[in-house]
Amino acid sequence: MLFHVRMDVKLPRDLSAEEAVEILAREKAYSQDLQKSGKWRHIWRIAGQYANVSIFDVTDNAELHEILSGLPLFKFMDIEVMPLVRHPSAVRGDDS
Ligand SMILES: O=C(O)C[C@H]1C=CC(=O)O1
Repeated sequence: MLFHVRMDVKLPRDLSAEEAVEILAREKAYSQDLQKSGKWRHIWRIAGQYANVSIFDVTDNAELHEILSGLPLFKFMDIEVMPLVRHPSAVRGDDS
């Protein structure tokens, strides 16, 4: 199942520089592992915002929830999820 996910990051003002560096490194490793696995298919920065738009390819809602709630930055994010289905006018036979 494909999902469009928007993540808006709001780091607390009182997060120390050391904590920020550590959590961002963990977030990057977590994200890149999932990208290599094929589950996190796309990640795009929204220009001018500390936010991204991503496409996930996962088995079901439960797996998506497990992945998103495991994000090191999860507690500092607003997350919006949209389930996707193929558009009947799409000219491609797959989702490449
Ligand atoms: O920077 C972000 O958009 C938040 C987060 C998502 C992946 C990652 O490495 O950081």
